[in-house]
Amino acid sequence: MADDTFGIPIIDFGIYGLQNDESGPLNDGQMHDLTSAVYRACTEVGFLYLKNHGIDLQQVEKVRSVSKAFFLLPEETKKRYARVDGNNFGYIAKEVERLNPEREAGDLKEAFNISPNIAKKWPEEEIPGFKDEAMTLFNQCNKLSMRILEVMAIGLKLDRDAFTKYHTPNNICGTTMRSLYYNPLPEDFIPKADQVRCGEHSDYGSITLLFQDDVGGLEVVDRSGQYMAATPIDGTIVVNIGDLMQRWTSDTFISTKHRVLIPKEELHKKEKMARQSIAFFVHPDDDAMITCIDGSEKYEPITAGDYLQMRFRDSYGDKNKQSRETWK
Ligand SMILES: O=C(O)CCC(=O)C(=O)O
Ligand SMILES: [Fe+2]
Repeated sequence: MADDTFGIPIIDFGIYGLQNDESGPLNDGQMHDLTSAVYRACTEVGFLYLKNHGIDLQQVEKVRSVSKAFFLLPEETKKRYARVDGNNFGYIAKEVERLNPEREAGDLKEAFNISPNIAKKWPEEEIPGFKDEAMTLFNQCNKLSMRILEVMAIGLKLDRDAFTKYHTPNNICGTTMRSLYYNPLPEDFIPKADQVRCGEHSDYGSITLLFQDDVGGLEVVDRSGQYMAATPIDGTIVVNIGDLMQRWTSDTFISTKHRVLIPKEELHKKEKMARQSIAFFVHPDDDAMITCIDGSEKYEPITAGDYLQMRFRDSYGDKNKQSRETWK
C-alpha cells in the first residue's frame, strides 16, 4: 500500500477519495490497509503523501493562478487586504512573518489567508473570480479532510466520527486555506544571514493538507533531527499532523517540524523560480473541548479556540513578538 519515499510514505487514498462520492463510506474491514498505512505514517513520521485523493487538480491550478495574479499586484494594492491582528483573513507581506522566531531575518514569502467564517474582504475588484475559485477548492479540501480524520480515527480503534464530530460544517473554527507565494529571487540575490523561505515550525491544528508545486524546498525533520527533502510528487497532497492533534492523541500521532529553504540550485540559476503552495489548515470548532482521546489525562482539557489563542499569545510572548504574525 505505502511506498517509502524519502522516509515519508506515499499512501493510496483511492478507495476513499472524493472520486468515490457515490459509493458511500466503506466498512472498517475494507478500509484496513488504508487505515493501518495512515496510522503508521501518523505515529512514525507525522507526514505522508496522499495519492488518488480525488481533489480536482485543475481547481488547484486555478487557485494558484488567481493567487499569482493577486501577488503580482502592486504592494500598496495588496496592503489594502492586509490581515490584521485578531482577524486571520487576508494578505501577509514578505518578511513580516518569522515562523521560527529564533531566526533574525523575516521569511521570504507572501501569503493570503482565507478563513471564510470570519469578517473578510475579498480582492474581487482586482481579481474577479478569486473568491469562487478559492471557495470551490476550500470546500473540496474540507470534505477530504473529514475523510482523512475518519481514517485516522479508525486507525486508532476509535469510533469513525471521533474527530469529525468536533469539526462541524459552518461552525466557528480556525480552519484556514493559505495561498503562499515565494517570489522569484532577483539575479545575484544574496539572502540575509539566516534567511529562509519559511522558518522551522509545526502546524497548530488537527491536520494540514499541502499542495506543493514542482519547485522544491520543503524539508521535514526526521527522528534523528535531520531535515530531509519532501520532494514534490506530481498529483499528491502532503498531509501532516498538527500540534493540537498530537495533544488530542496523547502524543500517539506526532506533529513534525518542517521548513522551506531556498534550494541551492535555485540560487545558482539565472532564471529563478517562484514557489507557490496552498496549505489547508484544519482546526476543530472553537468550542470543541479537546480531551486526551485515550482517557490518559496527559494534557489538560482545553477548547480548540482557547488552544489557538494560547498559541497566539505564546507567539506574542517571544522576543520577536512584533514580527511574529502567524495564527494558524
Ligand atoms: O510552502 C510550503 O510548502 C510550506 C508552508 C508551511 O509549512 C506553512 O505555511 O505552514
Ligand atoms: Fe507548516
